[in-house]
Amino acid sequence: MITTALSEAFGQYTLKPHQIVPLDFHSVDTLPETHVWPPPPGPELVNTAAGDGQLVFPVPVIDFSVPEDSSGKLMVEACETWGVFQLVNHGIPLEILAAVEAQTKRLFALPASRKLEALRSPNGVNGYGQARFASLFDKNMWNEGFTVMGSPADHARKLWPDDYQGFCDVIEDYQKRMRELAARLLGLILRSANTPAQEIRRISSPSATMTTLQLNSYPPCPDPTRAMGMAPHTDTSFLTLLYQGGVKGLQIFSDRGGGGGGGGWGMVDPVDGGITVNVGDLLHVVSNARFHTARHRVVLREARQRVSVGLFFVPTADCVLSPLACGGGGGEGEVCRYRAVSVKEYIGLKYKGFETVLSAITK
Ligand SMILES: C=C1C[C@]23C[C@H]1CC[C@H]2[C@@]12CCC[C@@](C)(C(=O)O1)[C@H]2[C@@H]3C(=O)O
Ligand SMILES: O=C(O)CCC(=O)C(=O)O
Ligand SMILES: [Fe+2]
Repeated sequence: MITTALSEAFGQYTLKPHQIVPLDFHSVDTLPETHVWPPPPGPELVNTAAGDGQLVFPVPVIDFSVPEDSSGKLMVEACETWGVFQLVNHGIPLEILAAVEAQTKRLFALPASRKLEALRSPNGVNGYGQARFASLFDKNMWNEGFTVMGSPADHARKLWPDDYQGFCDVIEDYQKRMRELAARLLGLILRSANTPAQEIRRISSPSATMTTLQLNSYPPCPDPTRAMGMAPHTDTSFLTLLYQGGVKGLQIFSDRGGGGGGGGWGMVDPVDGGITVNVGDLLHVVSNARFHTARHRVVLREARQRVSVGLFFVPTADCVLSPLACGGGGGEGEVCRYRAVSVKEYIGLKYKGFETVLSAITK
């Protein structure tokens, strides 16, 4: 199956249980030393989690109910500058967003012992646990997650042996709708960037793409400015469609922000009922670096729990990607920034070097 190959790609490195099992957040009332993050050096000093963090970036809010010619242009501009935009009037009913949020909260409210029944396996992708990239850091993040690649049924059954159908129905419906939306957005963005139709079909057709859903919870934290909700990263996707659930916390790094030159972190405050869309590494690669892969993190700003739901729209593991503008994509005269790479190889490189993956495929 398609999903098997991709989960094998992510499972290339076997994790140790302590890299998977999250803290039992209900059980602590002070921040454990294991979860204290030092303020990072360099440009990240601007607006660190411990700093004011009040800067809000004016990333575009794009209305998807206007004709596609104009929304497509705005999306291309947003992908070139911030690598992020928020989408409203996207056609996903608000009740469905609310239902997914409710199921997410229901899951993370379970006792730790129950959640551990659905723990992700050491080389698997599906199930409950810390974010996969947690193994790359000495310190733990203040979050817990649940990943769904394919069907959620096996893991949901372990969480609610007699009552898992409601969860599965909501999640599967959401996955299906969001997949359709992601495919439309990717097609529109590539078309608006003048990508030849046959190239768009080749990389984004239903048989060449799949989705992964990531439910995240950031529990209330006793010492929020010294903790890290989610560490800085870029996503391994074409596009990620993120529902932020109305609670602030997502920041992006931009060389347009932060005063003092060198860039800085700023909030992407969720608009009501909106979906935050960001460019992932793989769209950055096929766009020959024209689109910006947005580096982002989550800081703990509010006293209440925050949940978010990310839909990663990704090519299948055996897809070979290269910049379309110079790799037979019809564009002319552009210098090719990246070599061809299969998705599987890219994932292997990313989870070895993380920050260095793009330079590893730079020509
Ligand atoms: C399809 C994906 C994309 C994954 C891995 C797999 C399932 C879960 C995604 C995340 C979600 C949390 C941040 C991240 C960095 C992580 O650790 O897990 C993401 C990662 C990636 O973007 O590489
Ligand atoms: O919670 C958020 O706002 C961001 C989550 C995220 O970056 C991810 O799941 O990859
Ligand atoms: Fe992310």
